[in-house]
Amino acid sequence: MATGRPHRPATRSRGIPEATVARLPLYLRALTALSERSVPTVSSEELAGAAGVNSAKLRKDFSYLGSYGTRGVGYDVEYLVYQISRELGLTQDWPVVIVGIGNLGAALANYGGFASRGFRVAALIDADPGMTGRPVAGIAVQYIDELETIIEDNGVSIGVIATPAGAAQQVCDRLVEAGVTSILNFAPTVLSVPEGVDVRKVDLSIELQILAFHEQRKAGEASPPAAPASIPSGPGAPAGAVVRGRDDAEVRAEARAGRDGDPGDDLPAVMPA
Ligand SMILES: NC(=O)c1ccc[n+]([C@@H]2O[C@H](COP(=O)([O-])OP(=O)(O)OC[C@H]3O[C@@H](n4cnc5c(N)ncnc54)[C@H](O)[C@@H]3O)[C@@H](O)[C@H]2O)c1
Repeated sequence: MATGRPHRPATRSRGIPEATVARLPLYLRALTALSERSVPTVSSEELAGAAGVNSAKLRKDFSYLGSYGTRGVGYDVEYLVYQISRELGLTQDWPVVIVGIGNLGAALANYGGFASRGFRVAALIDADPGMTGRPVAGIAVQYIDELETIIEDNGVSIGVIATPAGAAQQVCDRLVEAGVTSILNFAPTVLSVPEGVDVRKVDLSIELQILAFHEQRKAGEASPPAAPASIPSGPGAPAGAVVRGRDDAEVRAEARAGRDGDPGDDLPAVMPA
């Protein structure tokens, strides 16, 4: 059984902060689009705009990669694609298993974008015997009993959990026990893992809550609607919860900080669990 994960420092090996690591895929996506258009170089301002990050933060992030660009020319697009891909470990092929092949698991399996980003769906696993052998995205679903063998045979280190919340911890424990050291969790539950195992949690409802907060602010602060009793607020509220009852200056200051201060540190859809 897995034990609780102790506190981990906010920097990774080679001293690259986690917040920088979290922005590298944004740069890579923007750079890949430039590369596909055969754009040879890009300025920090242009790239920052395309990635939705402020340019000073981008320059700081790239300094961790040892990439400083050339004054008046900018950054070499192809070289940056290579540098970031290498830093993210995408220059090698990562076999991934998806556990729980329902609506979400099947949609993930059918997503064509993983392969071009260095991920190969090695196996699809489900606990419903009726699913066994059924092809999803051209891959036959395998029964959960095979999980350990599949992981070992394919050298899998990354697992995706798309089961109901009640099954997620048990699935997680089996994945970890079998040798998986990185987990992407879509189930709405907090997973407990031993030290050395990384968990990222995807929660689209948190993103929607954040958008609801911005919508409310855009609608004007004059007469905000009353908070429904079911939405928690105040200091103990979860990230993304709508917080009401503060004075206008405080809300505006926060809005400015969100726009100008540190846009790249907005809570991402994928977050550490
Ligand atoms: N994070 C998000 O933004 C987001 C969005 C949608 C759904 N979800 C979550 O993703 C999960 C899947 O949603 P869905 O709509 O695909 O559900 P679903 O019911 O369609 O599919 C769940 C699948 O998991 C399988 N399963 C159940 N227990 C299992 C176990 N122990 N081992 C292996 N497989 C098992 C079931 O047989 C089923 O095929 C749910 O937890 C849901 O809340 C998250």
